[in-house]
Amino acid sequence: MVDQNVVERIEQDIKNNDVVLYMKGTPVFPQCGFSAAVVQVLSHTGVKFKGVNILEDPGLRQGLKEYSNWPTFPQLYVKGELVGGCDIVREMYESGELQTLMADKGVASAAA
Ligand SMILES: N[C@@H](CCC(=O)N[C@@H](CS)C(=O)NCC(=O)O)C(=O)O
Ligand code: FES
Repeated sequence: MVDQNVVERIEQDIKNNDVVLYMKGTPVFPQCGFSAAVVQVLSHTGVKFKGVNILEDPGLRQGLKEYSNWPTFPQLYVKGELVGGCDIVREMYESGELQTLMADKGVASAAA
């Protein structure tokens, strides 16, 4: 069973922020290479994003896996929807799909 308080917290976060990255560590100090890679991709796209450090909250770490049905971190959410983890985000950036997705969803980006 997913903890309802955790679900509420996730839904608030992904509703109030266009781009949310659930990650290990912070955007300034990532604590895993997979999370660092997605931070880097996002900074290349120029979109503003909220980083949430799941290492600080074991309940959130577990709850997110159940909520998203995705077993690992990082997890990137855009406009309330899970896009994927490191592999997917990197591939989508390289093919240009990530930039298209952000543009289609109306997420402002400084760099094209
Ligand atoms: N292939 C994955 C790599 C991410 C990954 O394997 N993450 C692991 C190690 S950081 C993880 O989150 N394990 C579950 C956990 O630590 O709770 C991706 O594309 O995102
Ligand atoms: S923390 Fe070890 S691979 Fe991410």
